Amino acid sequence: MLIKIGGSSVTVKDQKETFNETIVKWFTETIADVVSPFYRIGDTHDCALHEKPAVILVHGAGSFGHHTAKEFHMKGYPHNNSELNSNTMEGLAQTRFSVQKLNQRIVAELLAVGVKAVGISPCFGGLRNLDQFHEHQSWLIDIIRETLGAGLVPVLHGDACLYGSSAAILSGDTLVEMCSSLANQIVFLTDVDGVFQSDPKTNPAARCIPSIPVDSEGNLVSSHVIQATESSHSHDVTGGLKTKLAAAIAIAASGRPVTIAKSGSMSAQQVLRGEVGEDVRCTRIFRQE
Ligand SMILES: Nc1ncnc2c1ncn2[C@@H]1O[C@H](COP(=O)(O)OP(=O)(O)OP(=O)(O)O)[C@@H](O)[C@H]1O
Ligand SMILES: C=C(C)CCOP(=O)(O)O
Repeated sequence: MLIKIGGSSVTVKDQKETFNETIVKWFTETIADVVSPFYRIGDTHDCALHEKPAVILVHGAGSFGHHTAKEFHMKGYPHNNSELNSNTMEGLAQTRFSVQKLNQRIVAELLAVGVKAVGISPCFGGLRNLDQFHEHQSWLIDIIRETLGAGLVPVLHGDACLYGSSAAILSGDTLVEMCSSLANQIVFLTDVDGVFQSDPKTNPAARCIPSIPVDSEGNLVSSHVIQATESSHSHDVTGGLKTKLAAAIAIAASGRPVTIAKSGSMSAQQVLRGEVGEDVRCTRIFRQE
């Protein structure tokens, strides 16, 4: 199972470098509960792997990363910083430093609840330059596969990356798309219940859409009209729900179902436990055969 928890959940997005203790506690305890014992401290290696899943974790940056990226005018992939100047590489370094603080903190909380988590920064790790995206994608996938094989839970994050001779921000949402071939279930956790007809924060009348069928080309099969806008958070540089939905549709079109649910909710817990009741409030995006 590949799970991305958004920066809107694990941080207070409008307060620079502010951690959301409550949601991180909920998340780490839920992961400890759902993950295979193979990945838990003190459990033996002969536990049946198939009873509970292996998990790959990705987190967004929220107020660790986006604020700094914005200060340095860094753009989200696939746009790069065309106006490369002496500040751009400082922006890359400072943004990376900020998001790694969050990664360290999440890894620490996972270890504290007994999950053998290891932080992996995708850029300069497996992925060195965004313009060689496809070449490095398989390298990144190999690193994740080896980590899982060793009984460790990889914890990746959206990152600041070289992009040709310049730099750009790789969203955790795009990263999920890059790694999705490793998983048969993909879950995005964010700060709203799922995909709504339009942004529920600006349109309280908007309804949550329970299922979004797509075809193998990524076209919506139903007649839903979805206004997925850029993030409602003013500091976001990677496109908010628009980026997430594009990634989710591309993954679903390849035959892997995607669920979007709200961090901290009972529904999200049910999704992560693999429960599929009528009462589960979320959006499921899947390929209609
Ligand atoms: N049609 C829509 N349905 C649901 N949310 C929407 C929609 N349009 C815009 N949004 C906004 O998208 C936000 C979620 O996107 P955002 O990028 O902030 O999520 P995240 O992945 O949790 O955070 P991050 O990008 O920092 O990792 C919601 O808070 C909501 O306000
Ligand atoms: C701003 C940085 C470093 C990463 C952005 O990732 P996202 O929050 O998943 O979009």
